[in-house]
Amino acid sequence: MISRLRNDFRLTIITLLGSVSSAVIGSFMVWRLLRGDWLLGVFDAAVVVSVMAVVRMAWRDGHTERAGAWMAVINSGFGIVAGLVLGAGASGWIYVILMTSFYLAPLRVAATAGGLLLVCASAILLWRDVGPNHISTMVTWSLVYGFSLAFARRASKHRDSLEALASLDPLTGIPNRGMLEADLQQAILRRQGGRFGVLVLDLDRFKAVNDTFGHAAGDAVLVDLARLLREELRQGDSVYRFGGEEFVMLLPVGSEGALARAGERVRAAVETHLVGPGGPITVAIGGAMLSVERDWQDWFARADASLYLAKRAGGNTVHVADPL
Ligand SMILES: Nc1nc2c(ncn2[C@@H]2O[C@H](COP(=O)(O)OP(=O)(O)OP(=O)(O)O)[C@@H](O)[C@H]2O)c(=O)[nH]1
Repeated sequence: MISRLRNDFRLTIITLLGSVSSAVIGSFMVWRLLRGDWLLGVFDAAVVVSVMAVVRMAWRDGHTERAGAWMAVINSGFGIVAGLVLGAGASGWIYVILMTSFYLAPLRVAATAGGLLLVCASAILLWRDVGPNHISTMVTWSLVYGFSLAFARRASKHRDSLEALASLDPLTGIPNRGMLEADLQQAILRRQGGRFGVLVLDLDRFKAVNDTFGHAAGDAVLVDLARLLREELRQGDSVYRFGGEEFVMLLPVGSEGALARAGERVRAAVETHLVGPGGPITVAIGGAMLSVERDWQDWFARADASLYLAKRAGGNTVHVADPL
């Protein structure tokens, strides 16, 4: 439990905010119900039940993004009702909701729910009384909302660039080995929904390009190959740079024959269009359909063994492993 909290910031915020607000609002609920203040007592009970349901959702199915979005929307809704019922007495909670929405929910949901709360709560205050205290509360709400939005935007941009850095190959711009491993494992999990094949591509005699024309010329060939492979992708296909001059394609195909045909199409496209400083460059391709393997390494090893056979046959060849 502690490790889940440590590893998931959103779960921590949902749990902390959910339990603190439930404890505080729950105490008010008991006090109000004992005094016979039914309207506010029932409102407090509704807040506690909804918030605890979201906390449970986050812990049970692990979808903290969905639970966080729900909590931001519910909190904003209750913030508006609290403004209506309690007036300026609700302003402390409105600060908390405006700020925490951006920790809980995806940017667009948080901005919309928070914006709605800001507008409605401000309108309620103005409708009650246009005094200097209320104006100052509205201005400080707007500042908290504006700064939180700006900060969340920047954090989301940083997160996107970090994700790109972690998942894309810097030379060719296509997904890297880490993404490949995750997608292969995902294909193994989803195998009931359809069949998948993998092609491993290795440039022929690439060392000679580097040795004769230099590393920069070799790099340019790798970039051209990545672009060409991207152009060859069909619906549902993916391409990755596994490392060095080895590339991988993951294809939703139904049989060894279909995988071999796809490999042959790619081989022919490379032979026709990939031209290095010393002339045309070719690839050897090994393939394997996903069979009974539970780990991507076992599946990949069969494609790699096929690649070895394609290389031994002199390169510029496709070899697909026989069905298991
Ligand atoms: N320019 C460049 N070269 C790379 C990169 N990564 C690996 N290489 C080169 O790729 C070459 C691979 O050499 P080998 O494994 O002998 O393969 P090969 O020359 O293609 O021989 P075969 O595969 O047997 O046809 C080496 O010269 C590596 O330096 C890279 O990012 N940029």
